[in-house]
Amino acid sequence: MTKHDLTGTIVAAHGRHYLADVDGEFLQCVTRGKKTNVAVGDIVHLKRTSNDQAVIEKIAERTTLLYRSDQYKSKLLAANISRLFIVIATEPSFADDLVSRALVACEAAGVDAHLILNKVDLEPNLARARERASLYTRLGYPLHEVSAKTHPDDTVAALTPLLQDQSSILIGQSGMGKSSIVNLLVPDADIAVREISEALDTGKHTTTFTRLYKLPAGGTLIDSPGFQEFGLYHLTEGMLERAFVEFKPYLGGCKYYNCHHLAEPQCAVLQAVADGKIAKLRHELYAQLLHESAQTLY
Ligand SMILES: Nc1nc2c(ncn2[C@@H]2O[C@H](COP(=O)(O)OP(=O)(O)OP(=O)(O)O)[C@@H](O)[C@H]2O)c(=O)[nH]1
Ligand SMILES: [Zn+2]
Repeated sequence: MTKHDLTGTIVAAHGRHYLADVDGEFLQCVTRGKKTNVAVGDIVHLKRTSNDQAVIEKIAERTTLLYRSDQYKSKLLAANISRLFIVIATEPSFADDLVSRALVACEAAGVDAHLILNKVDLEPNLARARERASLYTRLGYPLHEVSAKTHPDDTVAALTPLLQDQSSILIGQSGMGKSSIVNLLVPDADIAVREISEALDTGKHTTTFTRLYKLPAGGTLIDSPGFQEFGLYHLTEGMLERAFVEFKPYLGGCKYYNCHHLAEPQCAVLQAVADGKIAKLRHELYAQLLHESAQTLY
């Protein structure tokens, strides 16, 4: 280590521009060459190149890495997170496809997944939302009901213990109330975003980048911009079947050891779907993900 060597945490990423927090000081960072393999949450070793700039020399080994991909490219979502919260709401209606994809990504990455059902004050839709969310609670994923707008204090009280001592990420489709929740958990989020975007020099693109906040009660929280697609092209067939937690009791019970659980005779997974032990919706997504990851480029 020379006196120029520093260690920091990546707190924001915008294209190939990164911002590292080094003991409370923000440094603008770039990678060497054209590399874009840095994620928010990464611990990096830096070499300072000017007063507020540095080059990323090395990325420390990650405990976890979440990313999404299609056959063309992959996009790193966050590194070193221990827990992911998917925000859903009574309205607008949430997409099961995105919820399950996020859950599968968590299983594959070894990240703990929780659901937050927001806007429980909108009672006409509450029963339906609970019913739909029960698909996930029956699989063992915890669900936390909140109303960020009408019960802000209760929302903070419910979520704070779950965030303490964790490195968390909050994701959700547009309109679910993710920003409302972040603003409750990080009281000075707006100031932090302004500081970060100034330091990153992103101009007007202030809301489109992933950023990491330190929480007042301990722990860190990554806020990632709304997502509409969640490709999991990088997951192999073996990873996929294990990422559907409800398949576990049936794996190994199929007639063929290399069963794809799609149309094979005497498939234990298909039998469980027929018996109502595995939800059809989830098995359909499994088939869809298998199909997607089998797409090859020509
Ligand atoms: N009734 C009700 N409305 C809420 C609640 N939380 C948020 N909202 C409203 O829902 C809308 C969306 O909230 P945001 O926090 O902007 O949602 P977001 O998920 O960050 O959405 P994007 O900014 O589009 O990514 C806003 O009009 C909020 O006022 C809640 O608990 N109850
Ligand atoms: Zn099978």
